[in-house]
Amino acid sequence: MEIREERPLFSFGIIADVQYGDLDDAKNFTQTKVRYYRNALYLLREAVQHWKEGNKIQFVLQLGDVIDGFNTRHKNSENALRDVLREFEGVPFTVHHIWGNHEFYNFSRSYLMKSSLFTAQETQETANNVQKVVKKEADAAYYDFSPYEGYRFIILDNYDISMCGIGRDKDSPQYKEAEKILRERNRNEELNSPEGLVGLDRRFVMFNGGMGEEQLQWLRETLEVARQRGEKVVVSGHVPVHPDSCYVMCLLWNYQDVLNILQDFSDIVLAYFCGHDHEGGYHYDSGNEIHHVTLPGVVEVPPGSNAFGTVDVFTDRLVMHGVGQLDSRVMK
Ligand SMILES: Nc1ncnc2c1ncn2[C@@H]1O[C@H](COP(=O)(O)OP(=O)(O)O)[C@@H](O)[C@H]1O
Repeated sequence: MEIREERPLFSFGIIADVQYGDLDDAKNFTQTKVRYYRNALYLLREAVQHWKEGNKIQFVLQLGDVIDGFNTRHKNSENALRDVLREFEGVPFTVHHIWGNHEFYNFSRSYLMKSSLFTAQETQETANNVQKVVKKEADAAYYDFSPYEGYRFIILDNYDISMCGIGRDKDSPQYKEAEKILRERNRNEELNSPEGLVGLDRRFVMFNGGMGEEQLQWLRETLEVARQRGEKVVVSGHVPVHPDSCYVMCLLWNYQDVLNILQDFSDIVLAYFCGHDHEGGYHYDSGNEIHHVTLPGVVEVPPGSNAFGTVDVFTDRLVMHGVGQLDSRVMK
């Protein structure tokens, strides 16, 4: 009997919270972990090298916070961004950049829209078809693409409603809405502090964000179309949307809205990939058969290890090959 090794339909890379900066190592806010800002660039380089040399991947999901907010202290944001983007120059795969809170500490939305971190309008070429990625809203970065017939990837803009850094203009309706949500829930002068907040309400801090009505509606419509086409769907964003896949302080403000939508489409949604919580996490929503994967943050990985992965897509499962602190996993 001939034994044939089954090959994946296609593969993609995943990495989160590189948070590079030409900065000395320092502890996080709670003084519990060291952040290796410079080493993060070498870990990104190692990941890119791995993807270049390994089994062919079609694209990478860079899950956000690619440079650290502290770059602004030295007016070094543009240099730091140039350094990380250089690592991706000439790679034989597409890179999808997702925006996290640290993007907005460094840059305004209008800056990001014109930068190479805005990947919402690129054309994806596959062996079978060419699919144009279409941006949906003038100043938002959510979009979808199909890298392989029968599969759709949805990229969310988790800081659509946000007070983070200089992302949104203070006069914008989204900033005002974010301020209203936060001030109603969080009575602290310092809106990044969860003091006095209990349980799931600890997510109402400024370094998280929310998704507006328009984006939620778009998500529903995109999933509806995918269902009609008989596609399977993988969703990604910077911020976790399931309370059991992360530390509650890292949850999307309106995570329940997003979860409800994903669960309404549990017949086609396979998984949600994100970063933001540097500890990483995983939860299998068994009732809905949706895998929630939170990647560990590269910036907190000590030299000698790493935290990235490659996901092989088979017709009946996703096989995640983790490197370093990212666990490997077969997700049916
Ligand atoms: N418990 C807290 N109280 C007050 N500010 C906090 C607290 N935790 C984090 N912050 C602030 O929130 C911002 C984001 O926190 P940080 O841990 O750096 O986020 P990230 O994990 O995305 O890098 C920082 O400015 C940090 O100083």
